[in-house]
Amino acid sequence: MVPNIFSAGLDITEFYQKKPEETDAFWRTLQDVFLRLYGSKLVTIAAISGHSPAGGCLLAMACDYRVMATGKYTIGLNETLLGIIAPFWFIETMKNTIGHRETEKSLQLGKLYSPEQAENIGLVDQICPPDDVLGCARKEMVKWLKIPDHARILTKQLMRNELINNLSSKRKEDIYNFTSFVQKDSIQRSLGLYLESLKKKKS
Ligand SMILES: CCCCC/C=C\C/C=C\CCC/C=C/C(=O)SCCNC(=O)CCNC(=O)[C@H](O)C(C)(C)COP(=O)(O)OP(=O)(O)OC[C@H]1O[C@@H](n2cnc3c(N)ncnc32)[C@H](O)[C@@H]1OP(=O)(O)O
Repeated sequence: MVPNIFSAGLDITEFYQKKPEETDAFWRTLQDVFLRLYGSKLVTIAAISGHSPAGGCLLAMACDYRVMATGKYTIGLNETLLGIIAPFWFIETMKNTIGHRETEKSLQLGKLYSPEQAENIGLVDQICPPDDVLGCARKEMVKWLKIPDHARILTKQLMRNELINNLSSKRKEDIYNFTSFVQKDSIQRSLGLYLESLKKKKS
């Protein structure tokens, strides 16, 4: 685990000033990761040890349960703040997690929530002191593993198959949409400015 950061989201440099075939491949890989994690038969618990913006939030939401460290960390789908948009399967995953209305506000505002706020709206299930996040996740895992596996798996599939099938049937179209969107000059400019601002914040 990297202290303070669960995931900084997608590596923007993978779709900034890249060739279309490179962004296609990047997006295909992300679809694969999501479909495997969201569709996993295993019990998956995210131990969110720190910041978890955008793609990081998506990965956490793809799990069955989320434990987040307390502290000055944030989680959420902040895409609009970068001048980009969350694709339909990010949106659906968030709707399935926190409901339609909260998702609508959250996405348009590019909202990043504190751990307490995230727990209040159900974006995370539990908050724990940073040095106990893994411990809390392990304790929760024990509960989930006591459920008969076949019944839990079938239930999970019933809940998740609609989104999995929807994305699986639209993968090519989704890749096309991503690449044509991020390759626009205006979007590349926004991404460049955002990367600059991250570096400036650091110095
Ligand atoms: C109408 C048709 C529609 C079609 C729709 C189709 C597609 C939609 C289009 C696009 C969808 C894209 C979805 C994108 C999802 C994403 O995940 S984008 C990434 C979002 N992530 C962020 O905004 C987080 C940015 N990072 C931070 O805020 C901070 O780094 C931090 C995570 C809070 C940690 O802070 P700190 O510890 O201070 O770390 P540093 O700021 O020092 O960062 C270290 C270096 O890393 C660089 N960096 C950080 N995050 C990223 C990143 N995500 N990508 C690339 N680079 C990143 C940062 O610049 C530092 O670099 P140097 O060390 O200075 O080189």
